[in-house]
Amino acid sequence: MSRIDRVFLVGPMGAGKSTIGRRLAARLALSFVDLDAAIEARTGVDIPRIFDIEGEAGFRRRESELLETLTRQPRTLLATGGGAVLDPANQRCLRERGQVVYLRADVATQIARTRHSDRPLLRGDDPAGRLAAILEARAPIYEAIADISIDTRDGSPERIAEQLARRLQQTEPSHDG
Ligand SMILES: Nc1ncnc2c1ncn2[C@@H]1O[C@H](COP(=O)(O)OP(=O)(O)O)[C@@H](O)[C@H]1O
Ligand SMILES: O=C(O)C1=C[C@@H](OP(=O)(O)O)[C@@H](O)[C@H](O)C1
Ligand SMILES: [Mg+2]
Repeated sequence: MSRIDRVFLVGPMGAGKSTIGRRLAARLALSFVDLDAAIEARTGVDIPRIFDIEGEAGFRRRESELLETLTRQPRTLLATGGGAVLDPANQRCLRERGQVVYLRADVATQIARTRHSDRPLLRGDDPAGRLAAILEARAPIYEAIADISIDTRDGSPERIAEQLARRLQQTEPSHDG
């Protein structure tokens, strides 16, 4: 069985990166880190507040700074935020340092799973339209950097984590790790 050292979850808001990530990390005996939670722990405020105070640009700077560090941690599964792949430097860190898993979700699924939360980019009217535009822009990036991808529409977080653990343990890491 291959020794999996680092796994990075990418995908749109509501795909289940934070939820499935925790379960998948446990199955792979990896430490689990959620990038958003790490940003909040470092700043002492939640993501919406960071957007309010520093704007998206300030959030992206913090996100890239922590991603650069956390993608070096051994024996770790890192659940990224949906926009972490926008920065080309982040794309390189993810692609070169571990196994990238793309959790796919269509807009209807995203809406259903994010409607009770405050994601700054979905504030205001027409969240579905915003999600559709965001997904159209980012899907090519997710596809380009992913080693594995999975549709998260059908199945519980546990079931998807089980399927991913099996697939990851069957594939040899394509990185030095
Ligand atoms: N496969 C799934 N089936 C049903 N609900 C899910 C699934 N994956 C995640 N969820 C729920 O959707 C919401 C968003 O999940 P989350 O892990 O925060 O997504 P992300 O980190 O990708 O934005 C949470 O309430 C979570 O419990
Ligand atoms: O898609 C995005 O740009 C964002 C996704 C969020 O993380 P999740 O994908 O875990 O919701 C969080 O990083 C922030 O609200 C920005
Ligand atoms: Mg998340």
